Amino acid sequence: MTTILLANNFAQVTSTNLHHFSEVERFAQLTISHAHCQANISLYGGQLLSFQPTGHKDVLWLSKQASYQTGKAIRGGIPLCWPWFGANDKADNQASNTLSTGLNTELSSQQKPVNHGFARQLPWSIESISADEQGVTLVLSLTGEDQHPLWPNAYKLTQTLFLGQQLKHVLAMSNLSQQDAQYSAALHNYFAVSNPANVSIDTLTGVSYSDKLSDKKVKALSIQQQAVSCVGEIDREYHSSAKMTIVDNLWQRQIDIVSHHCQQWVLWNPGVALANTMADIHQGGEQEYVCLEAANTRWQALPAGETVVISQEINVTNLD
Ligand SMILES: O=P(O)(O)OC[C@H]1O[C@@H](O)[C@H](O)[C@@H](O)[C@@H]1O
Repeated sequence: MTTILLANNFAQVTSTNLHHFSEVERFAQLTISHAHCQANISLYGGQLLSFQPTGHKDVLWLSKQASYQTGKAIRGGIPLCWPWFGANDKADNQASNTLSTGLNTELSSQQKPVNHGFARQLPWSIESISADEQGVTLVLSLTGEDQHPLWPNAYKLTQTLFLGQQLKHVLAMSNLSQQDAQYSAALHNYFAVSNPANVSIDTLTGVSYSDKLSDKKVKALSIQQQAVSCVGEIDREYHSSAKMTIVDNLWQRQIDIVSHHCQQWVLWNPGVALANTMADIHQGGEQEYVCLEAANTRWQALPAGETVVISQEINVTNLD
């Protein structure tokens, strides 16, 4: 079933229920059609799946084998990693407390933290949709409480997506509880590229990074001395909040990303061998994207009653 959510002189926004989600109406995909862009958004995960400014190829990559299923994250687009990035080292602390105190506070297997937090695996709601000649503004929200033993606080996330010639992407996180909390997060951009071998990201040269492949605890710091290679498996946290530029030398296009209140850029691609073990990446899919994520990979304060905002802007330019 397809429903028109907005139709005015500037844009049309429709909502379509995917057959995978037929049991619950809110598991829907929104399609945006505007003179400046086309876009698709999944309410499951509150996830932008596709963003194609007019005159360009899609900025985002989406796996042809992505799972659209409760309890799984959708592989591609811009998943939101929240309220933690990665595995959640507080789970390790909980396990070592159990060992040292002998108290059985260990998390049950169901309570083990899912990688990158729970926000990308929950159904979001539409707060508002509006459109003018510049683009479409979509506001999505997610509220919850006692979602996980490691993050019991009541919260509200508000995600604002302005979709026009450029993408403006804002995530406001409100701690609605009376207890201070900490979060880590990423706007996990899967950028579509002709091939990682054709990509240069000179803005990472000279930047210090932690290599998650060589140091699972992410402690050692190295400096990116040479041009970064996106070929093969790579998983690094670059400690920079500078503007990033991805140049695709075959497609002759440049993607500029500006982040706000994010301390890291995470560069990730699984490479062929790991990707072949991942059921939700189609054959050769890892050769079609690089992830460059605007992130706070370390715990940040989210005080009781307060709202913290991170954001990014993404612009694409043809070079020929
Ligand atoms: O498979 P997931 O949970 O979506 O994570 C994908 C990757 O996301 C990146 O952000 C991490 O740095 C990687 O370590 C991780 O493998």
